[in-house]
Amino acid sequence: MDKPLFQIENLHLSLADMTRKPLLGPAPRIPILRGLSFSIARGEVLGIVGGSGSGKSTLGRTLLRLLEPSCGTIHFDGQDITHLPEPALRPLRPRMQMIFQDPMSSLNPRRRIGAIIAAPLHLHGFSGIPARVDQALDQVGLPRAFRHRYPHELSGGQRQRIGIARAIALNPAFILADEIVSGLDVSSQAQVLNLLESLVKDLGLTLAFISHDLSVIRRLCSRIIVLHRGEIVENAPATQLFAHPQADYTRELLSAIPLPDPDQVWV
Ligand SMILES: Nc1ncnc2c1ncn2[C@@H]1O[C@H](COP(=O)(O)OP(=O)(O)OP(=O)(O)O)[C@@H](O)[C@H]1O
Repeated sequence: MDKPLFQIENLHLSLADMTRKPLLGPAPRIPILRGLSFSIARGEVLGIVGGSGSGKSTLGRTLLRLLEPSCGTIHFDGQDITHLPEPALRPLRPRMQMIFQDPMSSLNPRRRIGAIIAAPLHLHGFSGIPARVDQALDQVGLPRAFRHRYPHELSGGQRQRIGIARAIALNPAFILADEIVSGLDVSSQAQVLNLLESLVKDLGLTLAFISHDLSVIRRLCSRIIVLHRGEIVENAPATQLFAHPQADYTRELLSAIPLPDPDQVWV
């Protein structure tokens, strides 16, 4: 069997407590992630779920090495990236991409869509950029003429597609999607999720999908990890987790969120 794309062992991360007044001396460090071990298989769609403040976004940012772990290891595609300095991470950056929660704030309002999608391609020294931009727009189902538009001329769902186009134009192996459909209405949510699902299949992507919304996670993810106070309390195939949740906290999450019949919602 293929080695997993990500292998995480005993991952710890603490951050300085910014609420503490500087006069009181150096800020103490607060543990945010506490001993996480899991892997992400190639082609897998992993759901990361948990309540507010459970550490989902911090975990995502640590996987992408936007944050450096305090302890433990992260292997990406067989390479130990736990403490790689930025210059050594740079060639890996196009391969691990992120789609943000709020497309309006992650898209530069003063630049046209074509320039927005092209910017990371320039940064990473890609060639054939105009063709790549067109291809990315095709892949997310938007007209090529959109390259001349500005973000404010697009709907929320279309802006989220631009965020996806910008990520896939770099031909990544891995995409982290952090609460990317939270701000969208139900029908735009369904369209974006359908798009992601087909991109995962067509492009052989591996996806980690962070959400507090279990109905969204259920629709998309094959496996789910449940975070609570920076620890993994459950890691199970999606069908198993919904049918037989093992951890009390998972049961709490399941009972707190009304779960509509996905077959009825996502037609
Ligand atoms: N830069 C930081 N400095 C100190 N503490 C932080 C920092 N960033 C996050 N935290 C704390 O870490 C914890 C986890 O935050 P994180 O944003 O990862 O949670 P989350 O599960 O994504 O929450 P939400 O669903 O509300 O976005 C929270 O208690 C948060 O206050």
